Amino acid sequence: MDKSAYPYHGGRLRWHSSLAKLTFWSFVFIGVIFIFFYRSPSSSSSSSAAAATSSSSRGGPAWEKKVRTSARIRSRNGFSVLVTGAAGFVGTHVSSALKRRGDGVLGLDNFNDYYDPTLKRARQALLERAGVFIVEGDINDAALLKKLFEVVPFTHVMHLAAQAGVRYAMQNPGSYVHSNIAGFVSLLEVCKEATPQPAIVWASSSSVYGLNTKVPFSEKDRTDQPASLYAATKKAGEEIAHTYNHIYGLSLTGLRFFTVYGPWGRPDMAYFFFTKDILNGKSIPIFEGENHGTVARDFTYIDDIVKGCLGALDTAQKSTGSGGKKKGPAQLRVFNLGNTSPIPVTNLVTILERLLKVKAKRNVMKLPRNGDVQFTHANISLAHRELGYKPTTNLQTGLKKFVRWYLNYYSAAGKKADAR
Ligand SMILES: O=C(O)[C@H]1O[C@H](OP(=O)(O)OP(=O)(O)OC[C@H]2O[C@@H](n3ccc(=O)[nH]c3=O)[C@H](O)[C@@H]2O)[C@H](O)[C@@H](O)[C@H]1O
Repeated sequence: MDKSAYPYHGGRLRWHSSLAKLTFWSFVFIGVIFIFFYRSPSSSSSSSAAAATSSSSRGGPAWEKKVRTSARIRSRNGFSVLVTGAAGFVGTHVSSALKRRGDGVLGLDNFNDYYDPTLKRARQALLERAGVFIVEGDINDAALLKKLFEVVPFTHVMHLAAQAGVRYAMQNPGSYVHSNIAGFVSLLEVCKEATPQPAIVWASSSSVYGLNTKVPFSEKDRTDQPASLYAATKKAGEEIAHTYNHIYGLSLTGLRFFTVYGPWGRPDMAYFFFTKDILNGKSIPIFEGENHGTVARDFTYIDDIVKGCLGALDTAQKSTGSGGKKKGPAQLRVFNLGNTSPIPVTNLVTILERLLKVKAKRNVMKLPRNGDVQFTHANISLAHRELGYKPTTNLQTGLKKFVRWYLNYYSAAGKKADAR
């Protein structure tokens, strides 16, 4: 091949190629520095740098228009709701239910990789089609939260962003403190300053009952014996809620969810990865208590939980403060949202076997001492009285809907279930 046919060769080529190399390596260097600062969560200077970078890239008239449009109320007496954790399991269902009835909804989610983020992206796509925009960001990013409240005077916040999972708390304790404590405080700080202050409904957990043995669990029972760090951070959330209610007049409602399951669920939860493993012929670890004691959960179907969340939003009174000042006492509530019908985990497996038409390889083992409790059972009379909460889906029916979704979702696009 005749090299002279190429316009750049000889001395010019060498000069150009060194300049190109220099430019290339400069970009690589800047890129590495950027990634280092952007990814590092531990240094406060780097996180504020990241916050500044991420917030500024989220500004601008087009972005603000998307935020406003998504949060626009389309029904009489509707709400404008900021839903944190909107790409999560409960967040997706609550967001679409609110949107369907004409409330304005803006989502916020950090799309972390605790479990397969492609599932979160699929939920995001679902919400986008319904007209819900999800801002990608962390609840610890105060600058971003402030910006959102500047653009939209939210009437309500549905706070569902959290580090979930009972057992994972032993592997990554910091992530629970970061999301469930620091993140919650960061959100409340911004809410308390907002004018008007929004009413806040947020996800607590059945796990706060911890080692409580009095059943069914009532909101009046003791919750000072958490069995996992996850439970301890949710319990801390309830105390933090009390403080912000007391000092700043924020209206706060905590919902103690009992093992929520259903379509678009969380792959780290037992019913979800049992399904995957049964289909793959893998053995599943089934926990049992001392002396072959039954391990059971008050499994609660997602549609029932959504109704409870909407009931909590609808009955939430206004916060009484504004601009960081309390003007009078405000509402402070906690409710159990369960099914009030505990089912042994072995029965859950039997139902799955029937629905999947595959026999599970059961590996029965002792309940590990890593945060699990043996039994949960919700007393829901308070939620029934105050929120009109009345669960209607039993485990058999709910799992049928889940399995239908699961088979459809993972076979449709040839997706692989990345369960944990
Ligand atoms: O109500 C809550 O507040 C929590 O509910 C959920 O926790 P759990 O009730 O523990 O659900 P999940 O892990 O699905 O285990 C279900 C059952 O299977 C048993 N289990 C579990 C794993 C296993 O390998 N084997 C097994 O038998 C296990 O012993 C248990 O009996 C949420 O994850 C949590 O984020 C929080 O929201």
